[in-house]
Amino acid sequence: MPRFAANLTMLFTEIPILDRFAVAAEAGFEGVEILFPYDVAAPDLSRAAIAAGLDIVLINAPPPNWAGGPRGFAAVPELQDRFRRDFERSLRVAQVLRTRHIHLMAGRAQGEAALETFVENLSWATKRAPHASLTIEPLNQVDMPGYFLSDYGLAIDIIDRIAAPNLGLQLDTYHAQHITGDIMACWRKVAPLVRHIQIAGHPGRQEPDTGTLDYPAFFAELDDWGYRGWVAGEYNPRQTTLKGLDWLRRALAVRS
Ligand SMILES: O=C(O)C(O)C(=O)CO
Ligand SMILES: [Mg+2]
Repeated sequence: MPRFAANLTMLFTEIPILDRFAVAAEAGFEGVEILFPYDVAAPDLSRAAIAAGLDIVLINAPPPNWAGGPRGFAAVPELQDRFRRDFERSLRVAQVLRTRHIHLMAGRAQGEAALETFVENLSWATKRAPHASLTIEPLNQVDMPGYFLSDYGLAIDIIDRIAAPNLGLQLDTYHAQHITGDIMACWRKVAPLVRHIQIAGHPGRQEPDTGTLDYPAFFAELDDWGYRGWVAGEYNPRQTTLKGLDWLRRALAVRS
């Protein structure tokens, strides 16, 4: 059974960010991810994580705007400087938080120039931070219209083309089901490239045990493949986060 992390940008939002760590640990999570940890002082986040005994396993590179702002710039030709500046900032924050994975968001863009910019920026980043694990994540076009990366074949081609050991795939089962219609087949196609997994119910993006996806079977499949990475709950809780954690309790019971 994989190790589970809570996405503190979407879970436990009933309470202040620095209080979410202890509650997540108490609920059974062993790690957390924070999409845009740029509004709170990094040392405060780090202290809260250490006090709760949790790893901060993933952050996104800026922009620090979850509420409808741009979703990254890595594939936006005219914003190459901005991407690189923001990446430097994420490295500084990741160092304080001791975070292993940094998700580099492509942003809204299209066409050949966007592809070449994405490849150039990602190659640059892999060399700039050989110690970091960098990820790219296909997002579906309904939730993220105009986002450059919403195709798994393209993600595989880009990762193969750059061929850097520190660049891999972030598999979000909600987006993957939306994009491919078959999460299990998608996982089998991309498994060797996956560095980090995020889960939610589909459709609806609520608790993993809502919707149509069979998570006990998916977790068993991860075990069969020897997946050793994290699985993060990244969803919108229906009520309070704690009331919707049966999926985690069941998974942890199978593990023990
Ligand atoms: O939306 C998602 O699934 C993400 O994981 C993200 O990084 C921000 O959009
Ligand atoms: Mg995701």
